[in-house]
Amino acid sequence: MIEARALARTFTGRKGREKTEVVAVAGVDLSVDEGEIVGFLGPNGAGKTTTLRMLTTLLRPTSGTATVAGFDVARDPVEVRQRIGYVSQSGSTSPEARAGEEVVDHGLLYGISKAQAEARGRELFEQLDLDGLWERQPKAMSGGQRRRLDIAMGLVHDPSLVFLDEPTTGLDPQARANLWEHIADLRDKRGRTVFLTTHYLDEADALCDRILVIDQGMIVASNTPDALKREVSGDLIMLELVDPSRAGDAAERLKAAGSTEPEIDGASVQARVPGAGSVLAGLLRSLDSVGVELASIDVRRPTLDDVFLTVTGRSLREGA
Ligand SMILES: Nc1ncnc2c1ncn2[C@@H]1O[C@H](COP(=O)(O)OP(=O)(O)OP(=O)(O)O)[C@@H](O)[C@H]1O
Repeated sequence: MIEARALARTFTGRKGREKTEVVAVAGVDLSVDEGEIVGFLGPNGAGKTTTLRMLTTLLRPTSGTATVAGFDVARDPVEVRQRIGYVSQSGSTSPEARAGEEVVDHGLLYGISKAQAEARGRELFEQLDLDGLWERQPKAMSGGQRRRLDIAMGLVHDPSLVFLDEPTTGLDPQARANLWEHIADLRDKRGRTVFLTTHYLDEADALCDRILVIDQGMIVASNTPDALKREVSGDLIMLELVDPSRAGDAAERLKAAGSTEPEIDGASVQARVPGAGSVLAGLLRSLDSVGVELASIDVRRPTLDDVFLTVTGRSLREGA
């Protein structure tokens, strides 16, 4: 559904007399299959929006190619636009217009008839829990309702692929979870493909079939959330010792069990192992055999934030 090869964009500006160049996207390769929900993650300024704007034909690539819904973004932008929906970060509703009117107007913009737009719009209102809000002004809607209205506008011409730029930013947890269900329905009930950017790791984890991580304009990781967590980080084993002077011995035992270099902080010793399940019993026996007593042991499965930290060197939360 999406194929990008070495897609790049440089912005040229001026600083006084000097010409400056910002490489926003340095060369992105990505592919998205039909019926997938793919999450596009990255720290601030990593190049997410610029990539999205190139894929939706709003911005011309400096170099590289991208095919979206079967058409080249640079050669056939009109064909691409007919087949995609784009829901931007800021939303596109005007606060004064009536919600239904907005959706119909949007359909007209895409060249479908008024009758078609109205029929599709009413169907989408029902599917997106916007029943009874056709005549309502967006300014009198809740944040979650407004985001769902934005999505209705992005879907009115029945695109097979939808781009959502940070769809749940600013919503409360309940409205976010509700929107996740609607986004999952696009795939499950309608077979649509969804490409979304997000700053929320829990969102990517809960919703996405696959995650792409972009950093400094390059894709640095791409896989299912579970595989990323397995591949990149490993499980964290946290030992709390009764006697802090035995921390060195505990670290040795951890390393012998195949861990990364252990971190020692007083009586706490922690390190990562590829799969805690298969080493834990042996580790406990080996600690016991050298007389290292434990006050507690804790094992934490890797989170997407650990993945992010490993591949970008930063926590996504720091930048969000
Ligand atoms: N029109 C422009 N002119 C000059 N530089 C730009 C322009 N648009 C983006 N950039 C720069 O390109 C880089 C990538 O920006 P982009 O908006 O794609 O990042 P992002 O990953 O979407 O960030 P955020 O998470 O903050 O939205 C940044 O350094 C940004 O300052």
